Amino acid sequence: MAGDQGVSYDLQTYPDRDMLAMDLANNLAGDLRSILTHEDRVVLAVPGGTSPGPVFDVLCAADLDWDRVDVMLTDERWVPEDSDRSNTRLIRERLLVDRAAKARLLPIYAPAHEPEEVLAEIEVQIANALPLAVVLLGMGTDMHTASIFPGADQLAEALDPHAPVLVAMRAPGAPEPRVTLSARVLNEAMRKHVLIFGDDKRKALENAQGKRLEDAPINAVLSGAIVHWAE
Ligand SMILES: O=C1O[C@H](COP(=O)(O)O)[C@@H](O)[C@H](O)[C@H]1O
Repeated sequence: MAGDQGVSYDLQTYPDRDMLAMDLANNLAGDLRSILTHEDRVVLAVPGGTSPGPVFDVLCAADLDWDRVDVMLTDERWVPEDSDRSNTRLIRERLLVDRAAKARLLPIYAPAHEPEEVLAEIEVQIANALPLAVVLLGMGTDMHTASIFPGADQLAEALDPHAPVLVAMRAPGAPEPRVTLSARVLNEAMRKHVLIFGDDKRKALENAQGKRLEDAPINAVLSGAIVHWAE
């Protein structure tokens, strides 16, 4: 158990990224299978960015009732789906394939100039499927998770215990507007996993200990999570 001076989480380290991807995908599939024994449907929320692709490549072939699984993103960059920065594009290409093609995508992006134009509409579409059953989160070296960035314009709202489901975000380090699940919704998940690769992120995770949520938003979701790390 790590995080003695702050939030408490389990840290699982792996000899390499392939082993991590294999083991984490098996963990996620196992979580979903076990929750499906007592729920009709489950929601799996996953991150975008550069880290989760190899996990998706394994998870998409898992033997489980994918037709009872709703998949959604933890956050999205406000770019069209054909952009190579689109997290939706990533999960369509790497996760919602093979056996997982039977899962239902709950989109958190819709074509509109600004997220605020369609946010309420998107929230209605996903609200009925919540709470999340399983969430996989990523983290940046700036200690952001999902699109809850230090210094973001709506940071306080995304961290508020009574936050809405989705929050639109603009942050100094993010080239486009974002939409993110709030920390409240992420924390309602029955199982939480965090995926980090590399020494820089491991150091950032350690440095987050004891910091305020506003400076280290990752601390808002770490409690009870399993953090999976490989160099
Ligand atoms: O922009 C984002 O960043 C984080 C971390 O991404 P990575 O490329 O460093 O793995 C990711 O978790 C989030 O979903 C994404 O939108």
